[in-house]
Amino acid sequence: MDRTAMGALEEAHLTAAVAAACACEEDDGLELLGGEAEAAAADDAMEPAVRALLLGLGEDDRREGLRRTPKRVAKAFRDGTRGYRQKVKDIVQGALFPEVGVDKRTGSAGGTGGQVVVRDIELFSYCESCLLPFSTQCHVGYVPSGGRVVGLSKLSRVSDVFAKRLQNPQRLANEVCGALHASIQPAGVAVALQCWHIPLPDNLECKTLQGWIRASHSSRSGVFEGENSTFWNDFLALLKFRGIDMEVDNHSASIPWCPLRSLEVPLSNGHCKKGSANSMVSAVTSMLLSLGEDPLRKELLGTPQRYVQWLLKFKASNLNVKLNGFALGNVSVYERPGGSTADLGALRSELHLPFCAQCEHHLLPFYGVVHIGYFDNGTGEDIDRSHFQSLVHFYGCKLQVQERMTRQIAEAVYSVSHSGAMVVVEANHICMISRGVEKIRSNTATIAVLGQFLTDPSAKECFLQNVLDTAESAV
Ligand SMILES: Nc1nc2c(ncn2[C@@H]2O[C@H](COP(=O)(O)OP(=O)(O)OP(=O)(O)O)[C@@H](O)[C@H]2O)c(=O)[nH]1
Ligand SMILES: [Zn+2]
Repeated sequence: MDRTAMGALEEAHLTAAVAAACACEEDDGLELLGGEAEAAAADDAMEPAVRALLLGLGEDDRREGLRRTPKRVAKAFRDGTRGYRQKVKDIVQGALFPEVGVDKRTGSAGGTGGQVVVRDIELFSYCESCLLPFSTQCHVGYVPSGGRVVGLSKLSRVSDVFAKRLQNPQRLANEVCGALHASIQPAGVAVALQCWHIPLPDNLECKTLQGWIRASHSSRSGVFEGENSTFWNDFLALLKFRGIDMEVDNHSASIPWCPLRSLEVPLSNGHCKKGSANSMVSAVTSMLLSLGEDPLRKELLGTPQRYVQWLLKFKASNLNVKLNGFALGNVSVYERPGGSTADLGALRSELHLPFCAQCEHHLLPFYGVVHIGYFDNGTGEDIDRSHFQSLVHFYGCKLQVQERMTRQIAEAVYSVSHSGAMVVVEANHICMISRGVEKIRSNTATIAVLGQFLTDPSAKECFLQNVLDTAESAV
């Protein structure tokens, strides 16, 4: 294994992880959980901990959207760490096929210079520093030897065994490389990863994966090692055919990969209801134990605090009631104030307002942009963008569902505009991208239309065209 690529990882940890996953005889101290039965039992143990997190956020865990959240979150973490329960040996054995190399003497399938590279394997892992998902484009190369090639899909399946754990990019690269070398026994293995960590809510100007915090990491063994390995140069060249340049964003091990590590602030109970910050941290520690992880493992020190710090960005606030003037004054948002006949005024738009909310079903972020259309009631008054951004932040930055958030923003705007309000929200749901259906390119749009936008199709058309006209420049 190319030691330069080892990063901060302790070799012992790597050897044990690879040995355990390759079912080698050595101590499988990292054999974290048995089969699915044990994992389901771990779910049950995890649910009270998730409930404690909801209470710490000032939420009512019995309300409709949250009743089954503890079960869903436990299941999401279990699925996201299923790699602890998988064995590389089960995947690879039976998938090694005899194939003579072009050069019969060496017996390696590709002969001298022959290598096999599977590029653009999409993986998702939980960041071990903050328990948020990160996305990886994984590229695996190997030089067959002993007259055998492995089934191509197994390179992806073995990569997933190590991706579906609490991970960091460098260790993921090392463990995939080590396990493939141990299980296929090729002339050498090369693993290149491009990883994207979700950005923090306050810098969510990005709407695409590319806007996330990005890092490239690699690991290599056998004929790929060494400064002048022609196999490594060929590997990089084959990646370039797909526009993959491993020189970009080469992440130095000295900078913490996880953005939450660099923004750590001591948790005070003042952040939320008395004393619950500490109980939330204990709850996350118990979740790590339920997953069979060791909270005292050096890479996990501080992880519960960072995850709670992230969750507290989305805590409930009873400002809801206070700020919803129309709710307090019993003036329905849908009625114009006492017979006012103010004319419609000009149609105005405030577009591409970034937001990051937290899906109340999975405690996973959904983030994107909000587009707001309204009429200025003839006042000619231009409401400052920052007010709309605050409105979006107020309704976005909590446990939400996208439809509710869209409606709440539209009603809040309509309670000011009275003539008409229209809101479109476009969002990436991490719960659909990194788990469950795992549809990395999916994006959800929701729309709420009130007043004049309902009755006057041209008003709606004009607003939607404004969004379209500005989409390019907003990326
Ligand atoms: N309508 C709506 N659904 C959401 C939102 N965020 C998450 N969801 C969905 O909430 C649903 C929860 O479904 P469940 O079957 O209870 O949970 P699950 O088994 O984790 O669902 P999968 O994601 O399909 O695996 C999923 O279909 C999610 O896609 C949202 O903002 N709006
Ligand atoms: Zn992280």
